[in-house]
Amino acid sequence: MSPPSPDSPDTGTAGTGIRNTGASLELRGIGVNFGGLVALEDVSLAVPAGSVVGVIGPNGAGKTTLFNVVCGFVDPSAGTMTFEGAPFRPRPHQLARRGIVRTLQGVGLFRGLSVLENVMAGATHTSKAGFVSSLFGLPRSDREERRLRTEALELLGEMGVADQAGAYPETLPYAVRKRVALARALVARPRLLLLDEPAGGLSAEDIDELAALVVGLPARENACSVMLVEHHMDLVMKVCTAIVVLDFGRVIASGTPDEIRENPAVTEAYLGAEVSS
Ligand SMILES: Nc1ncnc2c1ncn2[C@@H]1O[C@H](COP(=O)(O)OP(=O)(O)OP(=O)(O)O)[C@@H](O)[C@H]1O
Repeated sequence: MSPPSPDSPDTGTAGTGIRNTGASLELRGIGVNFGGLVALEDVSLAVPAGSVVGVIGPNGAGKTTLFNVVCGFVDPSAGTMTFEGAPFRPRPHQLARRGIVRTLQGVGLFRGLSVLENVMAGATHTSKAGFVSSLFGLPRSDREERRLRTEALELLGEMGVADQAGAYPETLPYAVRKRVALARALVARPRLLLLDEPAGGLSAEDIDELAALVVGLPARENACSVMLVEHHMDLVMKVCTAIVVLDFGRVIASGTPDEIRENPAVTEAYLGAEVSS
């Protein structure tokens, strides 16, 4: 399979059973400087429709900075981005409306709202009346709220945590809260989902279960492509159709999980990081 550069946007989904739906994101020549520090330099990558693309690299490689560029938290000093073929200048508060949703490191659920209410709160831009309106007692359509409630419950079922709908997040194990956070992201029906270290704090068994959920995302009825920034190689190797490796802010390798596993430059980057840490 071709590496996920913008010049080779086909992830080879033919014959894999993965729908070629969801959205495509392309980054070309992205650069970010923090004062004199070059955090990203000439980074190009693509997240083709129907793919799960992992961004990995040793500590300080630039993964979070890249994630923040795509979310609009960091303005690049160089380069261009397109989303679904059109120029893309991300603004954090407009991402969901554009069809992009991100999850946070940790879980970021609202205390004091039930699991179901937390998931419903993720759908403000798809809900005509707005769940937020209802929280503040503003007029809303009962039908709209019923639709949203049904959809949120279905998603909690898909994530295997529907039995916790009435519980409060702070009373639940971390792994369950992570699944609720994923349901909340999906209720917004993203076409591109940005996952920021979703495996952080999970056990090996939890990571296996998370992998099964992530791998299925491009094949759902509301399919989405996924860009995944992650340290846990287990998860990355299991779920990604393509992987991009950063080191010192540059792309040092890209390809399939097998190609990345066997790439000496990648091993060297990680070994170097271990030796120097
Ligand atoms: N706001 C900032 N101001 C100054 N330097 C920054 C800022 N954010 C990141 N950096 C620097 O940019 C480089 C890339 O950092 P980044 O957090 O993107 O790496 P990372 O790959 O996500 O690392 P980790 O795996 O440790 O989270 C590092 O040298 C970091 O110290």
